Amino acid sequence: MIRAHTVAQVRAAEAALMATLPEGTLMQRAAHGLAHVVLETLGGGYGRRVVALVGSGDNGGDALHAGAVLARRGVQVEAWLLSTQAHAGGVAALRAAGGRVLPAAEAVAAARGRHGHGGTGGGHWDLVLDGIVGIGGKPGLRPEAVAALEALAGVPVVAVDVPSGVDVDTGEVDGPHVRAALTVTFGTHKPCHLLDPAAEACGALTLVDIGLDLPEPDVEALQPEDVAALLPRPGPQAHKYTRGVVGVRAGSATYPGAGVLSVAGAACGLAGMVRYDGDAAVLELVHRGHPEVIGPGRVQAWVVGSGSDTGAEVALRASLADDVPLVVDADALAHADLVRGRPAVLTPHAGELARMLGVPRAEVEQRWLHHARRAAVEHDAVVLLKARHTVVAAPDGRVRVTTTGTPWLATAGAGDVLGGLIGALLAAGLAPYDAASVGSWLHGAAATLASGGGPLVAGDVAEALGDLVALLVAA
Ligand SMILES: NC(=O)C1=CN([C@@H]2O[C@H](COP(=O)(O)OP(=O)(O)OC[C@H]3O[C@@H](n4cnc5c(N)ncnc54)[C@H](OP(=O)(O)O)[C@@H]3O)[C@@H](O)[C@H]2O)[C@@H](O)CC1
Ligand SMILES: [K+]
Repeated sequence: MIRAHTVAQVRAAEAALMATLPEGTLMQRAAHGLAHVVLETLGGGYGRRVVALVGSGDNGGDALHAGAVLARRGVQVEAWLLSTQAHAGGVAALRAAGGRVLPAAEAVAAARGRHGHGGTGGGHWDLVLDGIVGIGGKPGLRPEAVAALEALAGVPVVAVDVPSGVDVDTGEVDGPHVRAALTVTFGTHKPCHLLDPAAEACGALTLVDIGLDLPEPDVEALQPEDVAALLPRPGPQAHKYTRGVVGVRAGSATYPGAGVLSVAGAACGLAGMVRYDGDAAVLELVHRGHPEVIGPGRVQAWVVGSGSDTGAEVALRASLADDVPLVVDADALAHADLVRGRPAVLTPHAGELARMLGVPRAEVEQRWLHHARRAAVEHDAVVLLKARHTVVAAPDGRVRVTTTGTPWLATAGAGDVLGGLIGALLAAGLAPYDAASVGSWLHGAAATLASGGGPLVAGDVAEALGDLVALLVAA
């Protein structure tokens, strides 16, 4: 599991640990971890050139101390101080190790696009260390940081702890911020490493352990081993009914494909049987790909709403009458009020969630975490907000972010497959929060498997699920 903690949680854990250690120990741990990741990234020390952008706090101190380690390994390190208050111990350590503080005139010249000391501006350096601000920073960047980053455009950036300028606790971005190729974080992940748009600015992620003792995380992201542990597996005595029956009320004469694709997701094999209750012509289409699907009857979970057109409310009310967990998707989301307090997973995209909450879509896309949590509380149900990094929020405040997937997954019908898949997991006995987050993880990973780096259609995702589950079970 990737666990992400808020700034307040990190501060508390840091204070407790620092009280037991000599001063500066944690910064030394962070700086050494950072320096080793940078050396790996550079493929060595001698002959490499690194510039550290250094702000006024300990984040700059980390960058300076890491710079000192790098300088001792033969890297030519220069520090570009963005504040007169730069970490004094870090500056002294860098100088003592043979690193150099860029004179103000050179920094200004570089920022103006003229080239300092025979170099070629940004081209002079192999890598930028972003030590502008860390978890103590306010969102956005000051003009001198913006100018420095512009001068260094094109040089890959390694963010120290977080990409400077993002909101650490929410992943929101308001104003200029660093876009890193790699982020090296300390002690634990922070929500901004998982939540877009900040997560996109992090690049690859590496965690350096500094020994913090941490509470329950604020946000988490399932990893393959977590998904494998949560996967429903048939016991030796299993039969189709004990494995769970999932019912699908999706698709209509107007949108038959939604029914076919919802069934394709439900028929992933993780539940024992799939029932279809809907348009006869859609069932005929379903049977072409899934002859094992049968008609209505007792189920352990319903999937409702995708392509249901005007029949969504009737389908939802009929499903609620059975008193089993539900997946509420697409057209049925307009009637999500009916579901309040029932075991359910609501699966809106940003536009649908915006309508549910009565806010503009752009606001949802700026504040994914806030709106997913708010919807989960207001509807007293698990909300799965579909996005590049899907957010699954439970009414009690728990949040999981999905980091699997590929941009090729942005394709028609992919959401129908996801709804069916989550329905199968509910029918197999997973709680709504687990069913939603495991389903979303599998959906993204199956898409990556099916894509092989190229385009795909929704049916490919459903087809890849079997191979993916086999890989997870075997691992
Ligand atoms: N916690 C841990 O376990 C460990 C933490 N460690 C490290 O410490 C980091 C946190 O350090 P920190 O607390 O000194 O805060 P940090 O983010 O460097 O600077 C904040 C200062 O910057 C300023 N400022 C604010 N906003 C700004 C902006 N937008 N743009 C520009 N400047 C801005 C403002 O000061 P001002 O200039 O206004 O006086 C503010 O006081 C953490 O991320 C990690 O790297 C590790 O060493 C070891 C273990
Ligand atoms: K930073």
